Amino acid sequence: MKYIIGALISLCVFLPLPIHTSKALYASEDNNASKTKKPNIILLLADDLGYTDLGSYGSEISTPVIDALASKGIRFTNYHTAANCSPARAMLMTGVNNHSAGVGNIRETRPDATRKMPAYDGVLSHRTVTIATLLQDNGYNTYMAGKWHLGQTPDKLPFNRGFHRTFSLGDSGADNWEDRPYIPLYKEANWYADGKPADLPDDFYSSEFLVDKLIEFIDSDLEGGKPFFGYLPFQAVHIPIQAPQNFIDKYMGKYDAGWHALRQSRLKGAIDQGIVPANTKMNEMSTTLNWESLSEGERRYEAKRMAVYGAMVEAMDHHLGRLIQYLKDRGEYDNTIFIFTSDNGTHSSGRDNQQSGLLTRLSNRRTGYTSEYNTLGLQGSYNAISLSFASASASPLSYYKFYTSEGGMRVPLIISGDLVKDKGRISDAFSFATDITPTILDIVGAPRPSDIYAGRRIEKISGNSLVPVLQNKMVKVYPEEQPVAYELAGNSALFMGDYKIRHLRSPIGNNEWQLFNILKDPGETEDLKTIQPLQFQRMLSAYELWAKEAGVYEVPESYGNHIRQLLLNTLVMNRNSIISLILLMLILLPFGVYWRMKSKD
Ligand SMILES: O=[N+]([O-])c1ccc(OS(=O)(=O)O)cc1
Repeated sequence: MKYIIGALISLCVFLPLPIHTSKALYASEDNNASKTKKPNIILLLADDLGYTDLGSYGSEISTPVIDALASKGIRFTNYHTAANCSPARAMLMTGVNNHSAGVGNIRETRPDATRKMPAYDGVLSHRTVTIATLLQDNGYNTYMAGKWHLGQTPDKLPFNRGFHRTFSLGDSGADNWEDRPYIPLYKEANWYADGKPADLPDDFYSSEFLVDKLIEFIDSDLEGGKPFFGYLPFQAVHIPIQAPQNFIDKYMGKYDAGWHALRQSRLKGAIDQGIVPANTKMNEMSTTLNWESLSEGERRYEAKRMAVYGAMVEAMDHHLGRLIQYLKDRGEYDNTIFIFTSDNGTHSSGRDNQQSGLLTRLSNRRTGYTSEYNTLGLQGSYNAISLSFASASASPLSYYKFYTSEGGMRVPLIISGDLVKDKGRISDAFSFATDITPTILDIVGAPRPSDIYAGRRIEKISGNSLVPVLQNKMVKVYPEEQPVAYELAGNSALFMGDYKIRHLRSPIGNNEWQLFNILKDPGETEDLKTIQPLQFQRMLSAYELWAKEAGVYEVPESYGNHIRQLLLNTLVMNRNSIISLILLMLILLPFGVYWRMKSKD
């Protein structure tokens, strides 16, 4: 009897308590309804933004809005992502490693032999569940405006992957001024509004329009009283690099001293900001040309291409400022957590001396773009920065996008808002793109999904929550021994503790594995492979095990590089190109026959 009375008393005491398996960090101690509302989450994603392209990471580019987020939050200096676009987006959206999420490479550059492999589908697998779906199921309104690039069949569009309202781009990129494709691979720019093909307005400029759209979505539903998740993947600073004239004017003359000078000033800026150690060394980049060897006209041209790049970053920051002001005006700012990052390192397909580049001229002939100096960055102009300036944008890191050197994989990450303790802090904890989804779940107090979600078997989230670091309760996100591996088209990396092994294919790398202490040596200048052979072997074994489990495809020598593969895939995927090729062969045939006959005579 006494046990029954005891059990009844316990029930009376404990029943009124809410049962939290994972308590929302924002649930307030008192019963004030407005304070118990879960926080809004805004995930801001720049495209191809380099490690030191923000003022708060050492840049000369003016980014006061993002820097203000940093001063009210935390800057991660050792955050890594995929070296390429959709693999990074797959990890960000799901917390699952990109191979397990079906995006071992982007669809546009995957080798032919991988087309039927589940790890290389190139679109987001239904074996994953997105953070948007998880938030929707936890009482959030979910909105997205920007580049998706994770699939374009109806079931793969963001509208059917957890977002209530969307304005999304299906392709790898698009023009920033009008409704047109940016490379011959695409017949048109594939924009969708709430899952249906959509047109762009006449006064379109990408950063301005996408911010307006997100504001429109948030504004439409605020009365619903639900918290919201807003995903804003900008087109800035993806190719074609384009910006309004008034922003370009501010950067004219800023890059006249060339890429060597910029690389040095970014290193100094990063050291001054506390982003990298004071004794950080830099590599000589094998793809960086001697600035002095350029003619005056070439230098003038390269400097302007980079000026447009700076302008495009600042324009993004400016329009982001309008979103922040809107949230302040609506009284939502204080209850919003902002996450700002980039999908991968600086883009690197722009060739030096582009003005006279045959490929650019051929491509421009197909697309109707011009790359004239006077109109660079404006409507109708195709612009990209050179490999040499790309290295400077990632400075003091090595190389850029597509490569598993730090310049391809290490980018800014800022998390800002009320829950960050000791604001303005910098963390050098290693962190990875798969950490963003579990961090958001942790912030809102939602559990991680189990291996079956909505009746489907799903891949396990592999990332860790950054919340203990945000709260200044822990300094590391990963235990010393936990490996994090990555591969893209034969360029690979594995991180463990303060160390990284990387494999870079030639001609950028030497086709061999190397070992670096990336905490002390972010520039990857000293290969420790022979000095610490045990550490190296341990990491290499961990990589080999992971690669087997993840279904990594070993690319053959013939893969060449992503640009060659993009051209090949353009020919395969674009029927018009094939017809053009056949026509060209038919035209050349009589000349060939004539030449053969003549050489026989
Ligand atoms: O030059 N390429 O090979 C290339 C250019 C852009 C691009 O877009 S991405 O953002 O999807 O990586 C992909 C490949």
